[in-house]
Amino acid sequence: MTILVTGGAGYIGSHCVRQLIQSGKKVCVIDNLSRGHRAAVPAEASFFQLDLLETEPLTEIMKSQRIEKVIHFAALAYVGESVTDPLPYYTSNTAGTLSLLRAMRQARVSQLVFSSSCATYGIPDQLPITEDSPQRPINPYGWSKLFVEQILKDCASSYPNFGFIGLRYFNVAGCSKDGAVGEDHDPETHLIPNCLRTALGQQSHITVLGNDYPTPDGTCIRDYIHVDDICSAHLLALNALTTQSSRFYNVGLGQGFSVQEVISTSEKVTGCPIPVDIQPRRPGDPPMLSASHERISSELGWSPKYRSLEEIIQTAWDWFRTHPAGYRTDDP
Ligand SMILES: O=c1ccn([C@@H]2O[C@H](COP(=O)(O)OP(=O)(O)O[C@H]3O[C@H](CO)[C@@H](O)[C@H](O)[C@H]3O)[C@@H](O)[C@H]2O)c(=O)[nH]1
Repeated sequence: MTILVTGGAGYIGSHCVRQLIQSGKKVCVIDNLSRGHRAAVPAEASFFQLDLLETEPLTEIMKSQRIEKVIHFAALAYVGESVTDPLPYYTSNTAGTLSLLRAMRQARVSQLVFSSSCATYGIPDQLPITEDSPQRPINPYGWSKLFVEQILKDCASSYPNFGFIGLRYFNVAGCSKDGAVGEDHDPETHLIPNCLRTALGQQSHITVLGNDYPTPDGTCIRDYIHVDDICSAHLLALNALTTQSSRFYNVGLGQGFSVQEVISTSEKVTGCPIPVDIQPRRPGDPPMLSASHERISSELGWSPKYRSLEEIIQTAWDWFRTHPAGYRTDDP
């Protein structure tokens, strides 16, 4: 029996595929490679380049590969881009998942781990955010994920043999310690990669998107969680998953850091100055997010291995400085 991983050539998906293989699982990856990298998929996994919207070929792959469970990472995931261009987000994230669910039903595959997001909470009334906090997204990315959450709940209550676990990630960061896979987005909009690219001299400065938020230093606060800890949450979810599961879990460190703190920590880790340019806020950004991970810790036994921002940024820096061109083969 095999685990199907959608989006397995992307940043989080590729880290997870490696952990699955290391834990002895058989893995089949599908990815449309619009933002993933073929080189990030290990040779041990079977690979199909396919878009999730192609329901019939997807169904055939599930049948022929004897898929038992699905981990669904494939998605567009830039908060800012979702505000300026929402339709691709609803197409890839919401319609793409619907197509996947249809294919799963046709192939009689009935267990799913879904990548949801803290972006479904919008601006929280209080911190840390628990799974029962109100979900009021403030950007189309968050809505595209929340719509899927509702669809999954409806499927679980209507189809007796359909079970899911949804993981609401906070800000995923860092790279695998052994440097085998890393983080390479195109375009790059995430804070930590942009800090590290500035440290490498690939860009002249980091743009701070707003310093007038109601936070101690005026910049946004996020809960950064190491990618390998996100992956270990997936392995636990996969083992706990049954056809009766219908549950969501936050996955975050439980501690928030400001944009300014991320920049100073990146300077400390890299030993390089990171000049900043203050610009207006980016629409769709909540001021402060941090997770309660109480539920996943008590129910699935999850706990994060990486507990300091410095340690997390160090693992990212190890990848960026040894792969200055990312996955491109013309590394200098
Ligand atoms: O060059 C930059 C990039 C980001 N930021 C700020 O840094 C914070 C973090 O931004 P980013 O790294 O882009 O992450 P988020 O927008 O918080 O979104 C990420 O984290 C979400 C969970 O919060 C995931 O769901 C998304 O997929 C993922 O992109 C935000 O306040 C941004 O405004 C800057 O100031 N300058």
